[in-house]
Amino acid sequence: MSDSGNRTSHIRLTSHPGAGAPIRYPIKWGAADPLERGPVIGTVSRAGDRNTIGSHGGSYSLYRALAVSSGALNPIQRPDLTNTSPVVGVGPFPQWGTPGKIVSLDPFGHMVASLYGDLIAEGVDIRPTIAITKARLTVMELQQAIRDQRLKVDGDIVREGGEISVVKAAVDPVWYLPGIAERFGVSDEKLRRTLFEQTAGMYPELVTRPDLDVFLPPIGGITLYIFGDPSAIADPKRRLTCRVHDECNGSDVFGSDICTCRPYLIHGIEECVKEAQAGGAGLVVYNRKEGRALGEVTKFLVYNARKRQEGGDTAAKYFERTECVAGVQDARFQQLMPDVLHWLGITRIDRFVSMSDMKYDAITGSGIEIGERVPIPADLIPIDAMVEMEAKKAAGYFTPEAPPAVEDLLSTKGRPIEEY
Ligand SMILES: Nc1nc2c(ncn2[C@@H]2O[C@H](COP(=O)(O)OP(=O)(O)OP(=O)(O)O)[C@@H](O)[C@H]2O)c(=O)[nH]1
Ligand SMILES: [Zn+2]
Repeated sequence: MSDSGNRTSHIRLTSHPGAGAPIRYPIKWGAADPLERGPVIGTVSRAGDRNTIGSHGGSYSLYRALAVSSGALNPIQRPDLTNTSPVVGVGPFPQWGTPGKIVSLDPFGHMVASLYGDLIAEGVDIRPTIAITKARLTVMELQQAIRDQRLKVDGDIVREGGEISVVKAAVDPVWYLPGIAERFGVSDEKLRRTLFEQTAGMYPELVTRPDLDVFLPPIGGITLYIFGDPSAIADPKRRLTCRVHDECNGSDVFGSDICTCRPYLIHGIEECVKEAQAGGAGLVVYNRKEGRALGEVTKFLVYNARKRQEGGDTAAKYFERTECVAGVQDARFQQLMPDVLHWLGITRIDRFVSMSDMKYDAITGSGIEIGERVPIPADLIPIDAMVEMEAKKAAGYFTPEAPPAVEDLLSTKGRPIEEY
């Protein structure tokens, strides 16, 4: 092969692949016809085929680099996609071809092997950015829900052993930069320049190649868990329960009691299962945006600052402490979150398991109807997480009761650091 990428000894600057040569495989973002839209190509082994900034795998591209540098991975290796196709079809939906509806993922990302099979056979390095498979979940709290007769075994969604059958999908981010800029109300040029500067110049094409509109950012993706018949999700005549959840590893996996994340997530799953058993569908969207997209180091620093501050860990100072450490209270900016719902063809969520006004506003603002909002049941809130709960209600999170008064915010206190 003449174009053997990393094996050549000279450094190839991605920003100058062919000094102004036209893009061989242009992307027409938002086109409904996948052939007109064209494949997203983030290959690093055939520079002339590239039509994106960045490379595949999100943050894992750096592990790929380690594997290549240590000789464990051949840099021109192509994935063998035999038998990897989605276990259920998703789309196409009208949203995929509606300009501006989807700007942070590739709606054709799960179908590339069949859509662009000829190009792949010719040696073009086109990779799926979405994979759809099946799983059975064994969740301790839900096993207990079966014993408590809140959930019933039906042999299909909830199996005899108490496992829950799901379809799950992993989605890597693919950013259409003009669309992202529009969502955030900034110019394309300003967005590109800020991305370039804040990654310390990691992707020079952001500023040198305005003709490349698509960026594969090195950030975490999304996992979807679908309960019941997947085709019910996009059908407005069938009910849909949905929880949109942002990663909180400490609680979700390890059961830390400082927040409501795991209990609310599991409650969401339980509600999804019930909806599926009643003939509708359930959906959990799990976003890799740890610590409100500020990261776990920031979050743990905030915990210390909260627990050691004068007057104790009060709901009154909850958001302020994050802002002191990170400069902002929240970096999730829910503007991009509804994209994955549009990818699934959703037009209505009957039961939305979240109290977040930011998630609610983003979803309804993007044209999806929400019926009922389902708060976390009071008996699922750990005592130490009352600080978070009261602070959120005071900040505008949905609550069926009146938001807490100032005295309540001062008197709702978490455990001091000495008591762990
Ligand atoms: N920076 C920071 N992040 C926190 C803190 N407490 C919780 N988090 C993060 O906040 C996020 C909570 O996300 P979700 O569980 O989706 O909850 P939410 O957006 O507040 O709203 P709900 O849908 O009502 O639960 C997770 O990413 C947590 O890691 C904190 O004190 N500081
Ligand atoms: Zn949490």
